[in-house]
Amino acid sequence: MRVLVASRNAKKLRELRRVLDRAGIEGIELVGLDTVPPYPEAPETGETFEANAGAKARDGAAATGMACVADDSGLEVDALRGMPGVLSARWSGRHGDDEANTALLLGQLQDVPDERRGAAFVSACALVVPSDDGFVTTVVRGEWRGSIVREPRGDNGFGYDPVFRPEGEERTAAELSADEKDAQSHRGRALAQLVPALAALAATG
Ligand SMILES: O=P(O)(O)OP(=O)(O)OP(=O)(O)OC[C@H]1O[C@@H](n2cnc3c(O)ncnc32)[C@H](O)[C@@H]1O
Ligand SMILES: [Mg+2]
Repeated sequence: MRVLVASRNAKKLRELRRVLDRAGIEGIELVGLDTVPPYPEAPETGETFEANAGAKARDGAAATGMACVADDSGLEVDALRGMPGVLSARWSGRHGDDEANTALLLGQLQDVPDERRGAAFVSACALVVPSDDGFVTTVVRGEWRGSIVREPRGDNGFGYDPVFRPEGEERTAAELSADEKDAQSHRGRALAQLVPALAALAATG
């Protein structure tokens, strides 16, 4: 069975595929948006990661008739009362400008002392499966706690990875290998919870 992985962020898409591929769910072939005809996508205006992930996966399932997985994620910074949160991708006003988003965040936290620089990456992942009477939706959430460092470090990953130091690590998320990130990350933890639903889907043929 083919399952659509709906993300326009190439680096995030790579992570989604890597983690799902490694889970080794027999009978599921993951395909990207580049293999299906373009369809209108609702803007990500939800108040929660869960709402946005559900909307992205529902759009994909409705447009293609395929089961669809999507992620909505972001960084919640304690000293900013949980922001940028669902606005993480466009915090500086330019969607997906990782450098500008990160620079703005570091500026905002300039005077925040080390002991109050806590933050968490959050990922909500949704699986939407078309059925005879609508859609069956499964939404899961993973979190990864850490803190915001003062200077970007590392070239791996994407987004805010160079300024996020996971709990128990001296390195930033951008200094971890792909395997190391997947084993701890918010996205890795969320997707691990989707595996049973995907396995059940695969079993339906
Ligand atoms: O919606 P899609 O097409 O999947 O791609 P996107 O980049 O717009 O993704 P989101 O709407 O979910 O926004 C998530 C943003 O949060 C940040 N983010 C999420 N996960 C991250 C991670 O693992 N490492 C670093 N930054 C991350 C990054 O800035 C992302 O652009
Ligand atoms: Mg987005």
